[in-house]
Amino acid sequence: MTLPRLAVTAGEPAGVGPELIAQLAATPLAADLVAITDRDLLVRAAARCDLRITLADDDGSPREQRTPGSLRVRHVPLGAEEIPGRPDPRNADHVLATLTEAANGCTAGRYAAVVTAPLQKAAINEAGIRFSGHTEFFAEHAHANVVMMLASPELRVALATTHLPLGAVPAAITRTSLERTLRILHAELRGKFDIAAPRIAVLGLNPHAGESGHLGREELDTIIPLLDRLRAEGMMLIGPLPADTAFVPAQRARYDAVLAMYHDQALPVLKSEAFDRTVNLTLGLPFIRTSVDHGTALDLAGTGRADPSSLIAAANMALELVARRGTHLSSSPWGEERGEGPILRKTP
Ligand SMILES: NC(=O)c1ccc[n+]([C@@H]2O[C@H](COP(=O)([O-])OP(=O)(O)OC[C@H]3O[C@@H](n4cnc5c(N)ncnc54)[C@H](O)[C@@H]3O)[C@@H](O)[C@H]2O)c1
Ligand SMILES: N[C@H](C(=O)O)[C@H](O)COP(=O)(O)O
Repeated sequence: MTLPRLAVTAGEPAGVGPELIAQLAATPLAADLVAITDRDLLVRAAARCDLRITLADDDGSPREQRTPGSLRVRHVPLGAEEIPGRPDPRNADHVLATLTEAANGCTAGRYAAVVTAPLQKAAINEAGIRFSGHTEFFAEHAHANVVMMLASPELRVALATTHLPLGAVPAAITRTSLERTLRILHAELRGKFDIAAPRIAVLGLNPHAGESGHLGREELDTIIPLLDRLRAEGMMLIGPLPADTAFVPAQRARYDAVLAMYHDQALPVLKSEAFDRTVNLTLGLPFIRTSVDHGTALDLAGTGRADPSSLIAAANMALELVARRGTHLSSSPWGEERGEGPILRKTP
């Protein structure tokens, strides 16, 4: 059987991404890994991790086996040689070119999915290019409405707003934007995670979910009316829940995913309990994209000490989703560990 071709972008050249890709290549992952980055950058990164990897230019030919340590490369030259820990805006175009190649390649069917290593958003902005994240970049590239979701084996969290200054969050939460987000989340929990009737907990925006309007009105004016309308359609929506207690065990048992109103309302929960096992996914794209849950870790870049677990989890999640796409009956990646679905199997 031909191995699925996973595009893996290295992200910020001065961050830990290239080293993590070398470590990913060293694992026995059953995928044809195609690193989209600068070839020499990978060689230097592997040396920093004391790893031997074998690189071959990607010719797109099908592959049935991959020896651990071997990696195909789609060469995208750096603008300037990397100095670990010191991002250089001269590499902004390089980073964006890797993302564009990945998105185009997924759309054209050259890659089954893309897995992204972390990039430094500031370095791209410092090159004069407005950029807020992979999620927004891929959404714009695909002309799609998307939802950012981070998932560990124990918890799935989606975000109503992503990379926005906190002061801009309330205005960005409208009935229209929330409805769009909830519909994408609902559809993708069914399609990608095989949860037939997803139970979604929606967090309030304000402390204590607004305390009946005494601590903010967004719940009364926006969130509650929308949830009532979607419930009338049959969606199983819980909340708005106060964010401070939404993650206690008794609440967790009630839902399959949480929709948080903003980035730092829920991601600290996931990152503090499962930093090494959480995967970032973009829901709503016409292709599969997964990613690490951490950043460029500039303090570790060049040391070979960065933990590759999240990148390995992201690659495994991408492979499960690719398998799901070609499978009629399936279970959710990680859902089965929580006893939520049938074991992944192909229909006869
Ligand atoms: N997917 C992405 O592209 C992505 C995700 C998150 C953050 N970022 C970006 O990364 C940059 C740095 O962000 P930050 O400093 O807030 O967070 P960070 O995740 O880079 O670092 C936070 C802490 O976690 C540690 N850490 C991170 N990854 C680790 C790993 N694999 N193994 C061991 N320790 C690890 C770091 O050493 C640091 O102490 C920012 O530009 C941010 O926007 C990018
Ligand atoms: N919000 C993500 C996190 O905290 O892990 C991160 O910034 C990456 O986002 P993109 O995948 O959009 O780059």
